[in-house]
Amino acid sequence: MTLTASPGTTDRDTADLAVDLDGVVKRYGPVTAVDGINLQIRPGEVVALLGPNGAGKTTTVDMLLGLAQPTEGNIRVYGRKPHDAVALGLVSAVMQTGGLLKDYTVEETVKLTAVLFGKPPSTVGEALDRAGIADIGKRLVGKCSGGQQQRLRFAMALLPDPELLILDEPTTGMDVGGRHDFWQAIRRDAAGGRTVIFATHYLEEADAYADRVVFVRRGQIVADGTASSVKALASGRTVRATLPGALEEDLRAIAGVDTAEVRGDTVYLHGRDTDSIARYLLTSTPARDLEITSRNLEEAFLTLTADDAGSTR
Ligand SMILES: Nc1ncnc2c1ncn2[C@@H]1O[C@H](COP(=O)(O)OP(=O)(O)OP(=O)(O)O)[C@@H](O)[C@H]1O
Repeated sequence: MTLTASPGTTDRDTADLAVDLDGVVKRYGPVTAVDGINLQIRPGEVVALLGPNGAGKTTTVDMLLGLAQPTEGNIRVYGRKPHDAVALGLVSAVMQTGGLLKDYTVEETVKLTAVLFGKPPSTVGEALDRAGIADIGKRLVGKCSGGQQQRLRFAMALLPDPELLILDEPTTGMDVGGRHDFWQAIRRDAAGGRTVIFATHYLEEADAYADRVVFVRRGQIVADGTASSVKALASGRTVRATLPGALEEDLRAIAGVDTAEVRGDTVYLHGRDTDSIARYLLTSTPARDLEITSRNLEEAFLTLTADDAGSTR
């Protein structure tokens, strides 16, 4: 069974891919950190990598950045080996920590980075603008909040104007407001067509900001699609309706219903094909006030990444 919900990518268009991981395996001695990942990402996609601790997200990111080599399989980033893509400035990363000097201002930090990477001074203002920190250019880095420091790292990563931006758990430790501002800046920038891949533990971030969500468990992809399609695939939907006098055993007998619950006059029917459940209720019973809802991404995540979850791909 496959839970892949994305439209997928055919062999024909692999030459135009931003990222192509083909049968990628990474072993560290007896540990298999990545266990046969196939993943194709098109230019302009914003993709979240989600998975529990130790799932293999950071290892995948490290391989995309050329910091680790696959034991088996092949990786291409804009048609090149990751190391070459990074050297050409096609790829930049925003990592979680490190790399900032507290006694410099925000603007000085970006200027210094531009000089180090041989970028013209004109790139500095644009990077500050795009990262949404032009107004705090004169602030000392040491006085910036965690969220502002992350947007500064984002500005630095933008200097080469990369085609692909990779973020490994970029908002860990930030408060809600900081996370919101950070993602607003990323989304605004991505609207211009930049490809973005981010690893996160925050399910709601994947739900809110990614076009596509890739769930990883034990080094393998267990689901891949839009947040809503993954939610639906992973956990089905629920039809709620008003149906006085209904019995759970009768409801469970309706085609497509996995579980049924009666609370007073309200019934909750859970299943994959909620359209046909709703059709049945409306045509064959006096049910009214129908409502169909998806479970949230957190529940889908728990279902898909549970240790007893079956192999789905
Ligand atoms: N350099 C290494 N040497 C040995 N084992 C490693 C190394 N790097 C990662 N691993 C192991 O590979 C597995 C995947 O780790 P990885 O850091 O990629 O997971 P992750 O999904 O990023 O987890 P987290 O969310 O905790 O960051 C883990 O079992 C980890 O212990």
